[in-house]
Amino acid sequence: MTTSSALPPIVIATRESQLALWQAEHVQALLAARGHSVSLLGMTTRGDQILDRTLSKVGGKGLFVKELEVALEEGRADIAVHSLKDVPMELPDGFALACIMEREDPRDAFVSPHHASLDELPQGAVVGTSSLRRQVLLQALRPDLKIEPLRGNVQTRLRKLDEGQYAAIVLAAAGLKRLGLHERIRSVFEPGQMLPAAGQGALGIEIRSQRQDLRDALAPLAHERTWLTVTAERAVSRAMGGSCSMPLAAHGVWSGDTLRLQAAWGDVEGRLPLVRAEGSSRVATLDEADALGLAVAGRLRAAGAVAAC
Ligand SMILES: NCc1[nH]cc(CCC(=O)O)c1CC(=O)O
Repeated sequence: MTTSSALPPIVIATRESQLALWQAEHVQALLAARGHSVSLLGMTTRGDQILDRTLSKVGGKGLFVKELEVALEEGRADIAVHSLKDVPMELPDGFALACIMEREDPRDAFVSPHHASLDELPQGAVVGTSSLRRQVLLQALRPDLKIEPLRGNVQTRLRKLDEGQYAAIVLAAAGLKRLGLHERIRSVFEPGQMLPAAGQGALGIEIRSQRQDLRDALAPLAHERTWLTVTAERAVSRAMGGSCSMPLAAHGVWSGDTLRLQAAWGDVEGRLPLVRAEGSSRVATLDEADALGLAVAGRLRAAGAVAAC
């Protein structure tokens, strides 16, 4: 038997937006602190290239992860760090989420140069977001607002705001905080007002399923509560066909050992009223989390929501 204290090096495939790089470097530092040598392989995805159309029109969430999966498949990289919100509900055969890390702030943030909160926006003000979820939840709060598309990475979106194209924009608080841009947040939306997307604020690490060595290396980075929470949230999305685009929110909050899961659904054309549902149960295993998510999705459908795809 050969003995070696050197752990095998790990290559992280990452998009090259500042947020993606921050996330990859965060994982790199945590693994390095455990004795791994870790390098980054930067790459551009179609989701980064196509900025003139909303994601829902060009193929949805998978656009941010496909190229990274090809790098894993070809052995050019070992792991890919994703914002879980961008990861499709079903991964292609041979890939797995090996680790879910502790969640940052899951809430949405209101960002505006001249207004402190949504309530202070003048009648008919233009708000930028390309998220169907944010669009329908914003219109439910303020039917007078004009919602205009806004794509691009976090810095691009802030620049477009600063250029005066919008009175305000809505972004994930997590991305702004990670980039040290929390001072741009004028107010945060409480989940009761604007329910977050499934997985928002959490990071997931993807591997080729057969890489047990990497599962072992990543295990210490996992955060069990986050994993349970986002499993329940993602089960709602999976059951509703949430890998294709529709306005869908799913958000879990703990009290003691009980997970309260709330969800909201809107139809793509915005014609039907928003459907809301929720459920609570004691959750200790991923299967129980998944079952809670499926139950809440069932209630959404019973209340009129329609699963797509
Ligand atoms: N769709 C892009 C995306 N994917 C993840 C985040 C933010 C960070 C996170 O949710 O972990 C963002 C930007 C945003 O929604 O403002």
